[in-house]
Amino acid sequence: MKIGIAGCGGRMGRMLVRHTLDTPGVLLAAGSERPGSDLVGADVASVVGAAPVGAVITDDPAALVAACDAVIDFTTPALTAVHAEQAAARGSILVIGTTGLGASDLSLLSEAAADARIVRAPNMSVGVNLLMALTRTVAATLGEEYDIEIVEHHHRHKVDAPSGTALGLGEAAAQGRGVDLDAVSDRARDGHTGAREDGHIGFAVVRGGDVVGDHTVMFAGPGERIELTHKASDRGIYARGALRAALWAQDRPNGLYSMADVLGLG
Ligand SMILES: NC(=O)C1=CN([C@@H]2O[C@H](COP(=O)(O)OP(=O)(O)OC[C@H]3O[C@@H](n4cnc5c(N)ncnc54)[C@H](OP(=O)(O)O)[C@@H]3O)[C@@H](O)[C@H]2O)C=CC1
Ligand SMILES: O=C(O)C1=N[C@H](C(=O)O)C[C@H](O)C1
Repeated sequence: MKIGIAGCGGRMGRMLVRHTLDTPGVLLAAGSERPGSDLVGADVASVVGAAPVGAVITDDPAALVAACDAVIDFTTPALTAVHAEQAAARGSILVIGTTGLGASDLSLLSEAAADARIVRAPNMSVGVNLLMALTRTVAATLGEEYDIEIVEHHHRHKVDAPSGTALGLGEAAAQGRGVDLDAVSDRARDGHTGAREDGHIGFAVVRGGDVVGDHTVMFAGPGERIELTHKASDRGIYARGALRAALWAQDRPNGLYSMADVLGLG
């Protein structure tokens, strides 16, 4: 299976290149970087200092999609939307790890999935997807007297907040409780906020250092507190998940899938 890595010079891009080179059954076929980047025109394997594989870094999203069976995209929402249109035009596979997508991006993905196989997940690790399933179950079991708070900590370079994973965990908690997350989420607290509202789901964000990604879902009740935590220490967990998703999608009909589908947790 021919794999293309979008944004191959980024933190996740480099990790994906390394894992694609090391994974049986996949071939590193192309990569992309921003127009004007020094990497454009270089061999993709060069971003991890590996021997050339004869696959070139392009600055054209259409050329990237055309060169591959599956594109893996951990970039920016604007570029993800372009890849979705291109994947639909060619009926190919798109694995999306990019976070911070807005409502219009999400509806574009739904449309594109009529003509492409798209797997999107804010977190591709097995551990976090299990945490999401556990969060749904615990939230469904405990009553509203248990306040749900989600705390995330990421490296100083992260540009979106709360993390896509934190929002996914909030969605899982809301589903467990049978409520609409948008109606109950507290995403910012500052100044005289008043007391916490019953049934709300709070988010707290920490940015600093080189933290790969820590997430805690807290259920703070009367007389006790339950905390479910995942701590990532190696971006390889996301790269392995993304490649697993690309291989899984080969035998699927067009549609929009999640990592829970890939892992059989749905
Ligand atoms: N779902 C998951 O499991 C995970 C998701 N993520 C998400 O992945 C995304 C990327 O994270 P990270 O790797 O840390 O970010 P980086 O900024 O390190 O990487 C993004 C890469 O995309 C490149 N890029 C930007 N615009 C274009 C363009 N128009 N054409 C080609 N390349 C472009 C960037 O280039 P330049 O530097 O020049 O801008 C950069 O090399 C984020 O949304 C993050 O939240 C991260 C980890 C796990
Ligand atoms: O930007 C990151 O680094 C990460 N982003 C994803 C997110 O927003 O949840 C996944 C992971 O936490 C790392």
